[in-house]
Amino acid sequence: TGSTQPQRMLEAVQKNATKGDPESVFSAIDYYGRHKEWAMNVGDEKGLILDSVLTEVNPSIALELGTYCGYSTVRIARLLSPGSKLITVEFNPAFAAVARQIIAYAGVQDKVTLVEGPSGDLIPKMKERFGIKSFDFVFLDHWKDRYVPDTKLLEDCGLLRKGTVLLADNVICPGAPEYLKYVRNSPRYESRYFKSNLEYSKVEDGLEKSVFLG
Ligand SMILES: O=C(NCCc1nnc(-c2ccc3[nH]cnc3c2)[nH]1)c1cc(-c2ccc(F)cc2)cc(O)c1O
Ligand SMILES: [Mg+2]
Repeated sequence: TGSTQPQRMLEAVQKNATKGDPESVFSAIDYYGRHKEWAMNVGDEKGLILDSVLTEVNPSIALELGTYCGYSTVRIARLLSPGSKLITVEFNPAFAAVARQIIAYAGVQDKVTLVEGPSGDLIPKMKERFGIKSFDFVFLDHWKDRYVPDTKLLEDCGLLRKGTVLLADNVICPGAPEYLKYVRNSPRYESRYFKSNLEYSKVEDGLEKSVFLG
């Protein structure tokens, strides 16, 4: 059954993963994305880079732009220390509905706040709505043409601090050329490219890690 891909993905999780076990949840999604139906999750290969950057940063408050079905939400939340929080922004209500169920199935719902709506509207409200001073870590994985405007918005809203780490997915495929130019040419960022592959494929893609210098 499951008429949409996110619904079929949720079914695969409910069928193949163990409730409360985040690792089994994102592994079931990887199996599905690799062997059943390609899906735009950050995936297992780039996921290992995400894991290593997260472990290094150990954020108390993290932001994810682009929840989709919650694959990276679960991947990030499982590595957060007790008391740490992840806010994830999703534009598409159908994606958000599935993501909530996948996040709950993984048992990480207490660490995650999923907010629905356009990132451009939600970012300026983050301080007042969630009592946030600034983010320690931001994962950009939403519409690629929103990476630059939303990064500028995070700066202008004072949501970045000296040392905040931005990690951007898909900087090669589908590509975020303006974003690469922005962070690589700005004196306010120290940027590094982690070469990898597009999820479940041999096409090159990679993650750009950019540290905000204040
Ligand atoms: O479009 C992508 N991801 C974005 C989904 C999303 N999920 N939520 C949003 C959102 C969330 C708040 C927003 N606020 C304003 N726009 C918003 C958009 N956007 C994406 C696409 C590909 C891809 C590669 C090769 C292909 F041949 C086709 C596709 C690979 C990836 O890893 C991706 O992440
Ligand atoms: Mg992506």
